[in-house]
Amino acid sequence: MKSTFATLPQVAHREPVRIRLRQCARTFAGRQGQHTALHPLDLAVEPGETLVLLGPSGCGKTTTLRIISGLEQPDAGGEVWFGDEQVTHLPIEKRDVGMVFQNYALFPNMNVAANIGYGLKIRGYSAEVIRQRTGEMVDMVHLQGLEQRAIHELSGGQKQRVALARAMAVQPRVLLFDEPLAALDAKLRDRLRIDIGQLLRQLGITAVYVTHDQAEAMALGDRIAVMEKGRIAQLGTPQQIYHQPATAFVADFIGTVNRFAILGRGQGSLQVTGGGLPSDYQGDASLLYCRPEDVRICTDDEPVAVRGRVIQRFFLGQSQRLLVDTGAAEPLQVDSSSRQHWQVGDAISLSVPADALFAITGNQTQPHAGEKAESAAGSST
Ligand SMILES: Nc1ncnc2c1ncn2[C@@H]1O[C@H](COP(=O)(O)OP(=O)(O)OP(=O)(O)O)[C@@H](O)[C@H]1O
Repeated sequence: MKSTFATLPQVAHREPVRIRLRQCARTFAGRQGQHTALHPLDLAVEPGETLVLLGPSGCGKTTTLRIISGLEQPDAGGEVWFGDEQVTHLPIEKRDVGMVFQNYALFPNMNVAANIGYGLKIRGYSAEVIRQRTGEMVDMVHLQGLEQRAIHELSGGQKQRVALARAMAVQPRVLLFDEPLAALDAKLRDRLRIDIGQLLRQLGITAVYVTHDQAEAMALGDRIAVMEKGRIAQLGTPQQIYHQPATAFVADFIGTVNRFAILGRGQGSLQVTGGGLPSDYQGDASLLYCRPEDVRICTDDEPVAVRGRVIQRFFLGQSQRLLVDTGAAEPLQVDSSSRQHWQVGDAISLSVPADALFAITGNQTQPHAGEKAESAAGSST
């Protein structure tokens, strides 16, 4: 992969490294006894890959990241490898990692340029290399003209750009991000998310990115590890995680799902709670799921239409989410174009294409009709 740093041979270009965790667990002693933050975890991040750790608060994302960085040690027996070097007992300053945190962690007494050049300075690079490299990083994160500003004179988004530039300036072996956008408002978060995505692709550095924001995870991750209670519930590409969730937890955490209980098959359709579905679904699970955007609003005379009534409507800008009472225990969630006029109380007919249905059986997703089993959810290795 092309490195943007090729113009500065003085700062060594590195081949991206593979990160590997072997049986990394972390137990904390608390007032109520031992608390397992992380169950023994095996995980590989491929060279140049961005792996996102995604999950709710307390699921062990930050602990995993801190074990990779050296800020935290795994329990005895756990190993951390960067390429073929075991780094388990190396302190953070010897691991050659760049970190970007939610709270920026910038040096308040130094200006923008000095913050960005700090890592190069303590590594003994010449003033000329530092000046050139800092300029390159300033361009990269779009901070031109702000080089001499004090940190307290910057906005949150600008501070995070400085933190990014500082982390990348020394071209570390590994880049680690801990909720870097969590403190920013929605618009800035979107903008920086795009910029970080472009930078990561451009640099080709192996990166691990912690977030609880699924949109961020989908946009940035080559793969996503969804974590639940100190374990990886599923590891896969954003597409696999979204379309073939391995567990009900993953399906619920990543977006919204509709659930259908299967009552039986008959008369060309699958009888489910709240209506019928096409009978060409091949699986034999007792629960089926589909995403709101896959439910089709149709005409009354279509044979497998599920009929219902709109009970709530949320306008979302680019689309609208309708909650439809079909007589089942839970309303069906349906996405519709935001230009369609729906009112609470309107009658509506819906259908779900067979290939939009998926089943979840235990820890393994059954691929929906027509899909190959091998494309189903992966597990951590
Ligand atoms: N130093 C510590 N001492 C005791 N318990 C800890 C410590 N650090 C983390 N924990 C506990 O370990 C569990 C996992 O914490 P961790 O910070 O990894 O979660 P997280 O997924 O990053 O959550 P969040 O999104 O809230 O940061 C939590 O229950 C947390 O309370």
